[in-house]
Amino acid sequence: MGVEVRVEGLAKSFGTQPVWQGVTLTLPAGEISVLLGPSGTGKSVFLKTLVGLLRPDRGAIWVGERDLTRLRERELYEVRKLFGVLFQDGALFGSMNIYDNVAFPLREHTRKPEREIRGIVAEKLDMVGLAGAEGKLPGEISGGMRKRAGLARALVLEPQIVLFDEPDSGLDPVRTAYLNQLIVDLNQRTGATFLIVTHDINTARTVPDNIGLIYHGHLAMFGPREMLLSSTEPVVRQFLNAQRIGPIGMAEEKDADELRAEADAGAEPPPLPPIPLQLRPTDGGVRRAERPPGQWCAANYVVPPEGSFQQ
Ligand SMILES: Nc1ncnc2c1ncn2[C@@H]1O[C@H](COP(=O)(O)OP(=O)(O)OP(=O)(O)O)[C@@H](O)[C@H]1O
Repeated sequence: MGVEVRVEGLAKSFGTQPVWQGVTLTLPAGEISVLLGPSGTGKSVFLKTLVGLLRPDRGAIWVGERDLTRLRERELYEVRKLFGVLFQDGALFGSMNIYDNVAFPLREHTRKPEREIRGIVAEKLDMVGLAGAEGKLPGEISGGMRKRAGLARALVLEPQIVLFDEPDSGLDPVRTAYLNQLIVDLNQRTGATFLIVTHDINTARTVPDNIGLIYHGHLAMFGPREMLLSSTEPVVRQFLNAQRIGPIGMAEEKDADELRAEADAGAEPPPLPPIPLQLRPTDGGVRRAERPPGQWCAANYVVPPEGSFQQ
């Protein structure tokens, strides 16, 4: 089963350059959360901080009873084993075949005999649909296959938390749809806590249980999918609906002149699109954290956009 990750008042800067501050959120155990934000707002830095590759300036990251920010390097090494990370390009070793890439964490971090390793690698490659590709080098397979190989490697130590850094970058829409289905199926099968950084709005709208948005050095909003997809908060609304009208400009924030010109022209954001149903596991079963469609809206007296939650 996955574990809850509780982030409190996290801040990170490089030199005098702040990336974000005051980031507080909870990744519920076993649920899928998505983190969005304009380029350069520090989403990758957030993932690296969560897994202990970067030290925050302030704040706490609670994984169970332990605050990762206070651990010594040796303890951190242990806690890191709870995490599986899928880096943007799969981060495979180019000179190793897929089998050796996936086996690598097992050989590094465990004393399992090769016979057992073989069984685990075969199982994980099968889970991501790559059975038969063991002997191929990363350079000999497509980008989508490299992502899936990276995913098999991220899962090999049975992590309780899996972080995905733009798993869909560079994939065509059909491959992205397959990968999203694979992510939902793997979450169902493993029960691990997932956090996905993505720029793909369709992924953000259909895959997660929770959505967060980083903007302008802070977490603009984090909460249940329905809360963000029905939000009229200008930044959230603009970003989640990929619109030009709103406070976000080409270089992050629009300046006062741009906003005034927009207001003078009477530019209004279009109505919110319907909230789609969540992506279900392949077997059509109910997701681990699934709530009845519209439940959050009803409980919070929010009228969802017309046409929401239809097949
Ligand atoms: N090791 C580092 N040293 C100094 N600055 C860094 C370092 N890592 C990241 N940054 C800076 O931190 C900021 C956030 O970078 P990050 O890659 O996390 O953004 P992002 O939101 O993931 O962007 P994108 O969506 O384009 O991938 C950028 O300005 C980047 O240059």
